[in-house]
Amino acid sequence: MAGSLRCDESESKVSSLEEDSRVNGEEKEMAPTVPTSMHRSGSRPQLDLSGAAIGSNSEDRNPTILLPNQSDDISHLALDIGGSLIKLVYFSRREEHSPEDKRKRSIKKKLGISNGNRRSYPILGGRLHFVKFETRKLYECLDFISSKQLHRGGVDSPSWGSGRQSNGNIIIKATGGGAYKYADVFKERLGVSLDKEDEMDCLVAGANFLLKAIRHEAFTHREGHKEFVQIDQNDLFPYLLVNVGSGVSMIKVDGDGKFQRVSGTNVGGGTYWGLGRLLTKCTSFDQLLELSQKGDNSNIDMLVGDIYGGMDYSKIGLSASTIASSFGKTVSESKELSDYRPEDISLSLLRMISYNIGQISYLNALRYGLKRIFFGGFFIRGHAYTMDTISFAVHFWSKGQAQAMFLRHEGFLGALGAFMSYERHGLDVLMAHQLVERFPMGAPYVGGKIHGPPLGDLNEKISWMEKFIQIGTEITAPVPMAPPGTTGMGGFDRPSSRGITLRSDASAALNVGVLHFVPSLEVFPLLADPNKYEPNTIDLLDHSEFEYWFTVLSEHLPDLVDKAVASEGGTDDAKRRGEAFARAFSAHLARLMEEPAAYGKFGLANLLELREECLREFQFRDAYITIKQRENEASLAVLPDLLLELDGMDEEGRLLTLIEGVLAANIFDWGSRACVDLYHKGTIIEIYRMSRKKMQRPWRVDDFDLFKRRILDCRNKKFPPYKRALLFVDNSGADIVLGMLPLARELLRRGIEVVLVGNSLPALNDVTSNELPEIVAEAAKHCDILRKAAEAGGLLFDAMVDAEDEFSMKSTSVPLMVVENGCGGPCIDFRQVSSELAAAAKDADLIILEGMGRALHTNLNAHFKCDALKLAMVKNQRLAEKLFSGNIYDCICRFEPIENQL
Ligand SMILES: CC(C)(COP(=O)(O)O)[C@@H](O)C(=O)NCCC(=O)O
Ligand SMILES: [Mn+2]
Repeated sequence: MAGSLRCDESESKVSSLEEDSRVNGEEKEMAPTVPTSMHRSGSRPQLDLSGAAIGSNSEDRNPTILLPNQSDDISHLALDIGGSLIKLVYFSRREEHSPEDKRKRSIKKKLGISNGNRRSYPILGGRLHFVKFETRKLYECLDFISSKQLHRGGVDSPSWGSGRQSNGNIIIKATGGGAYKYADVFKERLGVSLDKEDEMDCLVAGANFLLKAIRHEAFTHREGHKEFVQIDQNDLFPYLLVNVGSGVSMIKVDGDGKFQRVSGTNVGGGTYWGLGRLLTKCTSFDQLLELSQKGDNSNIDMLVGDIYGGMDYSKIGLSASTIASSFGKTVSESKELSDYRPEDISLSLLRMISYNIGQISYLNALRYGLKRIFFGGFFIRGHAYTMDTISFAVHFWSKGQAQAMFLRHEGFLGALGAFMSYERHGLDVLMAHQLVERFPMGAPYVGGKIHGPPLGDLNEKISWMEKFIQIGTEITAPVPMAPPGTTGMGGFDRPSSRGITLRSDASAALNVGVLHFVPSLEVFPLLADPNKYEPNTIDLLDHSEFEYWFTVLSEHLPDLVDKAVASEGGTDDAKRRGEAFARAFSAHLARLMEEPAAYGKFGLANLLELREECLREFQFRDAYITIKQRENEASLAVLPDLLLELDGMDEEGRLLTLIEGVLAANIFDWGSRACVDLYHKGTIIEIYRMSRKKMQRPWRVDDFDLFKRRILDCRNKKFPPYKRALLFVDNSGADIVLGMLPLARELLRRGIEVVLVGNSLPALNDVTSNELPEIVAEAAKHCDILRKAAEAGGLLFDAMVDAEDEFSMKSTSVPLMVVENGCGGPCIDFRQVSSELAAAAKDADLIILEGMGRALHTNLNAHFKCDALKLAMVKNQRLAEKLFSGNIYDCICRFEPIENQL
């Protein structure tokens, strides 16, 4: 009979594919390479594990794993060698050997998807890494390049235009003064020639790439608050790019490769640093900036109020606190330099220079009619207060008409531009929806000591993390960073506007992750307006929200680790990985708590997916696998009874029972604290029955009658029957078997094609697209409708071998299909879905979104080009109150016919 859901049941052992290792795993750097997926998915990066073998000494606790079919990364490198920092951008690509399984092949055939469109992307898929070194540590940088063989990348790939010249020389694209200064060192140490690219060309190419390809790359910064801005890439040009280095360049950018330096000023970062050093005796730029945090410029600057006896000069709109004259007070008093506080001097100087830059920039924008001004350069480099000051100036001078904007990858503009100058890499044609940013844990590099060679595998990564714990240092994510001069084991400085410690340059750059290029991702074609679409319902930038979810996820962590460790057989190695995962994920949470915008625009969906990615990073392939299997079995055992019961009902009663069934079975959610507590109280079937019994209508949102009419009264012209429904299924067990599959069966019975859309990768107890065919096949044993549809849809493996081709010849309509959604978390962002889902969507006229993750946390407010039914049980009290003024276990049945959506 039914399997019990009690947590204390021992988990059955799941065979562990390998111990603790990863061939192309981790490294000590700002943004390390981490193959985040070990599962076959057409949409996410993956490892080819076929033929995996334990290498060397099998007694070894952490033996090396050999992956003979996993080809090495092919890397391509570009550099920006500045006076204080060397910026590296390198691309790593892994050839995909994963054979397509039967389901994928048959789906592709049926949906008419070919691989042809991918050929236009020479890069295929891979990752872009961003790494920085201090220029004075050039040799560490060279060691890093050498140990990762980054300089050899072009050799295997002549199509990139990099690699060897005809005389056999290896060349690397580089920009910045150091490309000239250190050319000989590169030649001598690495045997490579630096191919110098013009700095300004690179700057513009880098900015154009970022603004076009990365969603929410730009942000405004006012009074310590970051706000990400979505720029329409069709409306990007012209814009003003202000590069604040030692001096300042103002560049009007009209398109790719089309730009003109229209102005500049000699009063820039060098002025601040130079004058500041003379006046304050500071020994570093960062120290000078740090001083300004504690300064009061009214001791130095002459303010309007000083002239007008504390009053505003309101006639011309100047408040008493406006600076009338920078350093103006120092002339009227008989004081020496030593009588002024260095903190005040630094702040006055910073304001003087930032305001001046802001003013000239705004005037130039005005002169050329430019709507947007982006600021970058070493003077900015993520310093909150500097950004605030420039923003203030632009706002002030434009009377609120213009806004200063900054770029998340700002420090890497030059290096990215140099990278873009390689020919035929294909990056320039990639779109925002094909990029996924990941934040794996890494190790200190810039500003810290390098402890041995770059981390080679997961074992090294975990050892490194354990070392942190030993010395009692908190791990910070994604890349722990040390303030210069320490041991390299330090934490982040606090990000702040004024008042708290300033972030060092190195830590400011940590806001960038690794960019994964996934050419097969697409925008969901049924989104009503992709530009207006915002997946997340809850804004985590609201600090009280983040605090709440921080607590929820932190409290869930011990249980998750238990499940994850058990899923890998509970071995010592699994326990060690489990601990490392918990540390890493806690570090992410802490990092985001400190700075909610640290990873860019980050909603609850991202946070929940980050948790799954973090599990994968520590090689937990499917933490809930045992639970999922057990619940599937228990549910399949009672399915025949349910189907019999349904078949005895009239149309109307059946439809209601089916929807009730979906809502009731959505209670099986291992991500909800309240639900997990419930599972101690009974077996899966007992809980399912209890949940069904409690289904009192009207539900909290109850559009059932509307949906019923649309389904049952479809014989008239106004509402022709649906042709194809996409069912975004949620959890394993009762949820899919007793909830969504019977609903699918009803639609099939009505002649509607059904596409079951499952996750590409595991997330909590969600059912994946890989698992669905087997579940359908089991269910089909008890039901003719499902069996016929599944056979025709090629889902019954035994029947499929021959039927597949036969069927595709005879019919263009496929009654039942399974496609993957392209996601690896419990929510769905419709801006990035798998190509097979996008293809299946083209003929769909009904979408059914099921579960809290897909229908409430995300997409509750999403509009589609077709009818949409959103079904979920709210399994969190706070969410129920916030979204529906309701209570935990309330049910949502929201039907949004297209005529109401457009
Ligand atoms: C992770 C989830 C969105 C999964 O819900 P589902 O989509 O399976 O209905 C949900 O379990 C959740 O929001 N959990 C955290 C909140 C809590 O524990 O109450
Ligand atoms: Mn779920």
